[in-house]
Amino acid sequence: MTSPIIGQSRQIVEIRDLIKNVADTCLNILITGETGVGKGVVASSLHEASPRKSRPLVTVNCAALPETLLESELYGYSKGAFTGAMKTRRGKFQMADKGVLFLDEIGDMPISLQSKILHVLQTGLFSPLGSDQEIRSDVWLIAATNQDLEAKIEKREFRADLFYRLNIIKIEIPPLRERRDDIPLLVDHYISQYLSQYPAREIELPDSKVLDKLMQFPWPGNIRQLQNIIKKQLVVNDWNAVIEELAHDAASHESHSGASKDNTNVVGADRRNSSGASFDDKSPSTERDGTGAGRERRQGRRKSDESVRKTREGSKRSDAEERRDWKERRDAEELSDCTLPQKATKGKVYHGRRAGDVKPRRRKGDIPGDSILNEFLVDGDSLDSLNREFSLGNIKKKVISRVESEVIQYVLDKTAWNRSKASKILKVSYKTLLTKITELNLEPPD
Ligand SMILES: Nc1ncnc2c1ncn2[C@@H]1O[C@H](COP(=O)(O)OP(=O)(O)OP(=O)(O)O)[C@@H](O)[C@H]1O
Repeated sequence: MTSPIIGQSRQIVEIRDLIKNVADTCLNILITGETGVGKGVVASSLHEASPRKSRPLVTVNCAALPETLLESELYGYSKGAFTGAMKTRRGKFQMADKGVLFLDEIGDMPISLQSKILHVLQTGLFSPLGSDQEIRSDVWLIAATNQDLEAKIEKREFRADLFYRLNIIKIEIPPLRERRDDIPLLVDHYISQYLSQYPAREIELPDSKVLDKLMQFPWPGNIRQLQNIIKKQLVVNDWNAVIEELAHDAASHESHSGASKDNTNVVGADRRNSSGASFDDKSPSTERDGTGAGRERRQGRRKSDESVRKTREGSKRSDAEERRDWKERRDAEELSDCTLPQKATKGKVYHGRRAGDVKPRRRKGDIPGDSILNEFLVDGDSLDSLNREFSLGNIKKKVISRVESEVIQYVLDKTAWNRSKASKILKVSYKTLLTKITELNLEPPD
């Protein structure tokens, strides 16, 4: 059962109308918006409102899997396609046939897979890994991202042609702080929902002062964060404690992200709302007066904070959140690999070179035209010009692919594309050769 899209703001009303209007067209749709704004909910509503609702809605989180796994997830594979492929497996394109394929976090899709998606969109055909057979797939493609794809196109991290194919209809979901009218409805909705899940619980409803504060909060985690706050309230049943923790979270978010882009509604730099009231206005229950009474109140609160913290630790984070964090950590590690020489202090030795040694700067033109580095440089040859894919691991992969591609192409051409003969010459199994041909996009001459 699809979650309803709760909200009464102008933006949500327009989105609901747009969903009704486009659901029977099955035109490709791109949903954009910050994390937690409801891109998944909009995708489900599109499916539900479409003539395809009796067919599956298949979701793939493109940020969750490494490139090769993502590829086999999307297209499937035939038995023996690679080590461990014990049986043939259908991919998501096949599972979503006549239904909807929702590609979440499309901005994280590796560029090599983007061209394959484009091919399926253009021809409606794809081949599972390790198979010669082409399969027709009729999917309604809905993609979502919280990234600026146009900026990624400029950095050559996203294919412009795929962007224009996906972006036929764009649904932009604004962050919660830009549609504050929805907050009271969402609060009511989630209180009722959680109370019906935990009927033994009691929960104090927010009075107007609390609601006011909730409406002033910037909600960087959007509706997902709001849900968590209501869950917290269900446990501690103390709005003052919950609001105090929110203010604290806002301040730390602010100090991590620098000045917020949304000056009018920021809690932190100047925690003033548009009516001039402060988010952490010192209401009697939240003041930090330093007196014994204040301390007692805080200690009492600390207990409930602890129970909130325990609940939070105990509650399982969603797989997608875990995977996103893992990916961010991985990216950060890769980035720190490539910035290591910059960080080096004088006198420290890295890989036999003194960090203080200055190598003469070169312009991009100085790098040989066929250097693998050119594939990772956006403009010029400074470290700043390296795109996000730059890492030793990715370079290695690219070099291997290049060499494999050249050698296999050579042997195939020499054997007039007799794959069986070529596999013997290359001393790989027939199936491995077929997989390589697909992976490397090798094609026989016309
Ligand atoms: N308008 C809405 N009404 C009710 N619930 C909503 C609404 N928007 C989002 N939610 C709820 O908020 C949570 C987050 O929504 P969703 O996963 O769709 O966000 P998202 O934008 O896809 O997030 P991410 O980019 O992190 O994947 C879900 O539990 C969803 O049910």
